[in-house]
Amino acid sequence: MTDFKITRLNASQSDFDSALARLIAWDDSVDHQVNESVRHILQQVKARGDAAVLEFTEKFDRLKVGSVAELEMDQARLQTALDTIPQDQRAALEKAAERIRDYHERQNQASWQYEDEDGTVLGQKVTPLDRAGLYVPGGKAAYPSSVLMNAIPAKVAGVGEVVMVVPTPDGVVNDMVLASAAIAGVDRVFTVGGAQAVGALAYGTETIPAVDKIVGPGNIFVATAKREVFGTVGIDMIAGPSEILVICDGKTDPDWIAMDLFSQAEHDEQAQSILVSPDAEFLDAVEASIHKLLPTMERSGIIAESMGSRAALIQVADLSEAARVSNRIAPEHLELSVENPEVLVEEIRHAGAIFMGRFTAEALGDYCAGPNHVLPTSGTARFSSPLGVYDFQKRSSIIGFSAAGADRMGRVASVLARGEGLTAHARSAEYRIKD
Ligand SMILES: NC(=O)c1ccc[n+]([C@@H]2O[C@H](COP(=O)([O-])OP(=O)(O)OC[C@H]3O[C@@H](n4cnc5c(N)ncnc54)[C@H](O)[C@@H]3O)[C@@H](O)[C@H]2O)c1
Ligand SMILES: N[C@H](CO)Cc1c[nH]c[nH+]1
Ligand SMILES: [Zn+2]
Repeated sequence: MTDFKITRLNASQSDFDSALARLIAWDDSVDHQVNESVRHILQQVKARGDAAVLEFTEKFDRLKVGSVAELEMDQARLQTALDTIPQDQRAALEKAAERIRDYHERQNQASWQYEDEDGTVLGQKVTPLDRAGLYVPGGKAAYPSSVLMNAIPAKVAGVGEVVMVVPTPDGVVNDMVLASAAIAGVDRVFTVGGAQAVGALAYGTETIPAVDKIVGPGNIFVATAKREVFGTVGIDMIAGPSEILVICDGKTDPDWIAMDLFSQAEHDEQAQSILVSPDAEFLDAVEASIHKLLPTMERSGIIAESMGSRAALIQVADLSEAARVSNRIAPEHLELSVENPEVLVEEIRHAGAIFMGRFTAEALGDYCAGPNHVLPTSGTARFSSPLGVYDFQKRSSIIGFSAAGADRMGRVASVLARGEGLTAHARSAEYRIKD
């Protein structure tokens, strides 16, 4: 599809709400097929372990090997990749890693406690996960940056063992991906992807260890599989096909905005790029830039499919209405390409990451700004946050009553327990009350 029409909406049209709802929804039939297929893959991996992983890797990634052990990349292989990639790539990865580490170190949580007037100690103990599973996408592009974004916060959190999975379609291994794993200190790497990799990490197989939590982005099969295994393991969020929403006052170069929209569309046919502006002529200018620049893009096929089926140019009355539309969509990435982004940001409530001002290309956030690029999609920024150190740590409450505290609060607990009709609770508290 190279000849396509981008959806145009106007927030003043009477059916705007329903048109917007249709734009951001997944097609029901796609949804149903993906759910069915993912459930089948997960059930097979749970029941048949390595054998099912090998079968699905051959089917979906066209990679046939005799055992899952052959799909593991050992530490020597990771180090060789780091030692042999071109020097400029190594330097860029190391620079990005340094900035990502600096940013995430600020998220580290400490345990805390305090003592009340009875000498009772109350607190919160922070513990890193024993073992985390990192999903690094690799179907339509290779993502060394996602290795760093997943693994560095896990390491900063102090996770015991970090296990990474990444598909290698047709057996093509990307050395920047392996080099990134070496830089970030990933413990084990398996070249397995899709729902089968998520199933293997959730249930464990003969070769791939079960983890406590699976994090990381992926396509719709990966995102659906993570949702399905939640409960057996923890997950970070739904981080599916990429999205960008640009709010522009009409004064940024239309070519810049067109390319920003392409930057997310080129990830996936299912990616979504939306421009919102009060300036109708600017929307026309960006549309013209899109058609002018598309033939120059290496991934024009994917971009055209994504822009033709899921993109939109939305006219609004003013920037406040633009903020309201954006809050309703709750995009993964939001660019505020306006004169005073620090004023407009006050009106933004839901977005995975907010890019402030005309010079802040979202692409910088994807690689090396420092904040995480693993972000909630499909409107889940209403209740989810960027991947962070906090995703790799959990908290336990600490409660230590003194004798005086047990006496005083035991009386309160006794009344509440008897009010609930739970006599054992009441008597357990009462035993510790002084006569
Ligand atoms: N939200 C975020 O934070 C974020 C970050 C980076 C990338 N992304 C997104 O990650 C995705 C990467 O997608 P990708 O495809 O390149 O790699 P991927 O690793 O997510 O998916 C590839 C896997 O999908 C499975 N698959 C493909 N077709 C299938 C089918 N018909 N049935 C069952 N399984 C199938 C295969 O097993 C394959 O290994 C893109 O959508 C991109 O936008 C999101
Ligand atoms: N934009 C992606 C998150 O949606 C992250 C990424 C990695 N490489 C390029 N982009
Ligand atoms: Zn990107």
